[in-house]
Amino acid sequence: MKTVLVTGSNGLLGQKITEQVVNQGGVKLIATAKGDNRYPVDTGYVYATMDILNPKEVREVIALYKPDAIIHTAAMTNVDTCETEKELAYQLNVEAVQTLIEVCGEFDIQLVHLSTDFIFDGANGPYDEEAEPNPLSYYGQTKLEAEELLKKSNIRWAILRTIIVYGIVSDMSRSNIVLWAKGALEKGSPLNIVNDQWRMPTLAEDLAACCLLAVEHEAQGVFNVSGKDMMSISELVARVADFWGLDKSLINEISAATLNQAAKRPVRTGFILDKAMTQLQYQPHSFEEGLAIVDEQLKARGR
Ligand SMILES: NC(=O)C1=CN([C@@H]2O[C@H](COP(=O)(O)OP(=O)(O)OC[C@H]3O[C@@H](n4cnc5c(N)ncnc54)[C@H](O)[C@@H]3O)[C@@H](O)[C@H]2O)C=CC1
Repeated sequence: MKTVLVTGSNGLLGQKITEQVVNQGGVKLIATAKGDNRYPVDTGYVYATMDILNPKEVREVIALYKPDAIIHTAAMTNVDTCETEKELAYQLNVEAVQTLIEVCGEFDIQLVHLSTDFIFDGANGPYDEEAEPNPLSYYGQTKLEAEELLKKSNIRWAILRTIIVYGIVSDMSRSNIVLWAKGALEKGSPLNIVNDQWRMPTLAEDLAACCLLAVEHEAQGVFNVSGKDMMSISELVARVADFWGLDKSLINEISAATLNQAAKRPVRTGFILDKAMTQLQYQPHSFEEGLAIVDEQLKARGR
């Protein structure tokens, strides 16, 4: 059985990977995060503290467990914060990847790295894996720079690019557009939502499963791993409203140009998924199937 170490295990993707291993087994998991473990179950895997900005700690933890693969989910993921805190964004999204590359090289570990549709300018999505990147934001720039570090390294690497990830984590501490929109519409709050940006939202469970498939198949190269339905952000919120029978008249469609966001966003991203589907047996759910999975989990938590 392979040993897999996950970074950022308190995040949305990190928790979903932990959940899948706890429920289904298949690998020996070392979950790592900065500070205390926030996953509520403490059996079925090992937890270790690992701050990805501390190269000494990173090396010590990896040397102790000598995993076959590392799934690197930790990052600065808030696109606007990356724009205003560039130094920290660079340390987390670029320098920490260099540290991992060095340690993976030393112990011959496969590195599965998470990247983003924001490496593209959104002029002509959906994109395949060979499309030319042109990031509009500092977040996109840092994630692209990390991809370039992997590509020029001598280690075994896979880059999984993804788009708007949604799902629920155990302590509900991390929100996302689906939960946020559902919560606001349930309270009867009017929402201003952009209607001129298009995405393919990704169920966190699908992405977590694909990360584990990338380890199982010893994937090498770049893979697009998103949901399969393209929609505008306003359509996404309208579909959330339809699914839970909420009042769509609260949705006020606006243009992105009217928002005062620190980071510029691409207009139309989206991915062509054939490579991950054929080479990794990636099988994404439809958006409504994904919402049904979220709904089941909310009900199981009495919400
Ligand atoms: N969530 C999304 O919509 C998208 C995510 N991605 C990428 O997918 C990956 C996973 O994203 P999510 O799980 O959704 O993000 P998340 O923000 O839920 O999780 C990231 C985790 O990294 C942790 N972290 C931050 N600094 C750390 C440090 N110094 N040491 C250890 N951990 C640290 C955070 O505490 C957080 O738990 C990221 O690489 C992100 O860039 C790409 C496109 C869209």
